[in-house]
Amino acid sequence: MRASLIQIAVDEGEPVESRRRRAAALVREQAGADLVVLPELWTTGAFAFDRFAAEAEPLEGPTYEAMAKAASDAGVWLHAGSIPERDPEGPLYNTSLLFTPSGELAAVYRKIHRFGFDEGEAVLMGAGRELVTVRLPDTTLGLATCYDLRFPELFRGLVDAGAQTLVLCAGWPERRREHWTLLARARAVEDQAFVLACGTAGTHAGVPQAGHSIVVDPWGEVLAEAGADEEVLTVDFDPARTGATREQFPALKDRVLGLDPPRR
Ligand SMILES: O=C(O)CCC(=O)C(=O)O
Repeated sequence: MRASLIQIAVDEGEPVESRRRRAAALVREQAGADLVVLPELWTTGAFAFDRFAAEAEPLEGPTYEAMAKAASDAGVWLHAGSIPERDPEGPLYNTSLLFTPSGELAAVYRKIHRFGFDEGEAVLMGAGRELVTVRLPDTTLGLATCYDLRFPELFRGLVDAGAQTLVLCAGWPERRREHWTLLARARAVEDQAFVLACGTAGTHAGVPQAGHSIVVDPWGEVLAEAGADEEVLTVDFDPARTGATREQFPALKDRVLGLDPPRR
């Protein structure tokens, strides 16, 4: 499989509509890839809290339209990153969209772990509750977003639901770049799965972004890693390696669940 991670720069100076056009053009340039991935909240920026409400879109809003078309023009599976979604009957959500190569919506994932410790996203957006996996011709994807990366139980839930390739969209800050790389590799090793993690470049809301989108194999080896600036990271990988790794080193079979709590 060929995957292209579009590590787009999110800078305040660029209007959302211009970035949306650029993202669509970058997706079209990836014709020939099997899967293309965009980052988290790339229209507004993950830390532009004051813009979430103003830039929020209904699920089938302008980003949906542009990305559905770009996916079908390029003929690729497209994880279109996430948008600030305005649910007519509820709060805002940090919602990822995944399209088929003919531009149909294949999956919607609402971020489960909201970042901010009672501020920012944690209070401005609602929390998703549902694990999402998507069957592609050669692998099953498990979807996650940014801060989710710190919660291994979510990824175990995805593995239990059949995920073989874990796809994470993010707007991870430069200040915690070491955590990003370490946790992406940890999730790959413990879940014996490919991890495709796509972040943003640039600086918005005064928060320099880490970039360094990364693809890790089920043995924890880094197959490809981007730099800090806008870049398309393209990698070829054999999705069958997930099954082979799980068979040759069957640690997932040794899980012990439902342990007794300490007596005192
Ligand atoms: O966990 C972190 O360090 C970053 C998380 C984050 O920036 C987010 O979820 O938007």
